[in-house]
Amino acid sequence: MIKVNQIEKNYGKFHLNCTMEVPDGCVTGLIGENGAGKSTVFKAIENLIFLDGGSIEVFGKPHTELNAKDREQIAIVLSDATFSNVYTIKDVARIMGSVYPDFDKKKFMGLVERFRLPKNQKVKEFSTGMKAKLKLFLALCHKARLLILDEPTAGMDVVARDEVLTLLREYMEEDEHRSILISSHISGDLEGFCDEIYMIHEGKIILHEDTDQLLGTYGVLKMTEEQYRKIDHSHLLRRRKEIYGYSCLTDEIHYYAENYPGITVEKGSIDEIIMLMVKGEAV
Ligand SMILES: Nc1ncnc2c1ncn2[C@@H]1O[C@H](COP(=O)(O)OP(=O)(O)OP(=O)(O)O)[C@@H](O)[C@H]1O
Repeated sequence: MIKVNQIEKNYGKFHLNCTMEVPDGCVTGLIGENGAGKSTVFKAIENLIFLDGGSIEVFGKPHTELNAKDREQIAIVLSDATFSNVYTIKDVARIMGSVYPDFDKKKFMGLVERFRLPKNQKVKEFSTGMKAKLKLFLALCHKARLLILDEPTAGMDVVARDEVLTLLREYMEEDEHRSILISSHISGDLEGFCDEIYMIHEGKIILHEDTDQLLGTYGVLKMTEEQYRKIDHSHLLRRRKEIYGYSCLTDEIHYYAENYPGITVEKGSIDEIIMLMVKGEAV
């Protein structure tokens, strides 16, 4: 659904150079620390910034050539988008219904009821989490087949994040050709939800993997310096010097568990994998 081919964007010392794909029927996650380049990738896809190089295709067309009908099929939630503060939810529903013919007002009000957002309170009085929910509900009520969500769970507590992820799962289950591109700095959200994960660091994609593979075969090995010298290095991705020797990131934990019973093999969480990818050195 989206193909990002070696796009480049330069902001002073920051250089984005990114290639990634959002397949049909998949939830694709983009994860990275603050300032890694996530929002810049999203803005590039949405054609909100000029590129210094590369190209982007959406629905098989250059992203600069999408027509109104194509655009109707895309719903976007940007992390820094805001509402006019004078409106209540009832006003928002009325305005969206009159401006966008495909806006599903009934579904929108159903979501407002289900997630207990106040209908008559001014949006400016909403908490950060409530505003985030409202933005997402609006995106879900456009009959779009591609959702682009930049940090949709930002500012939400655990319960609200879980509710939102349930809602997004329902969205995907309704039609097998829908896709979601989502970013979050809360790796746990992406871990349980995405089919594939891209990790971005200082403007570059440093890892792309199926989530099942990431959680199933990636892991952290802990060993002494002597064990490190003797083991096969061919499946080690990163290493980090520790007091006891080395911790190493591997994408083949079963190989090391079977062949090197003396070393400690731990299934890594996505946070640990990110930490070693970013802070560790190449082997
Ligand atoms: N309009 C701009 N002008 C100058 N620099 C920019 C601009 N937009 C982004 N940057 C820089 O590009 C880099 C990447 O920013 P970006 O917002 O894409 O990161 P991010 O991964 O989304 O971070 P966060 O998780 O904090 O939102 C940062 O160094 C940022 O300062």
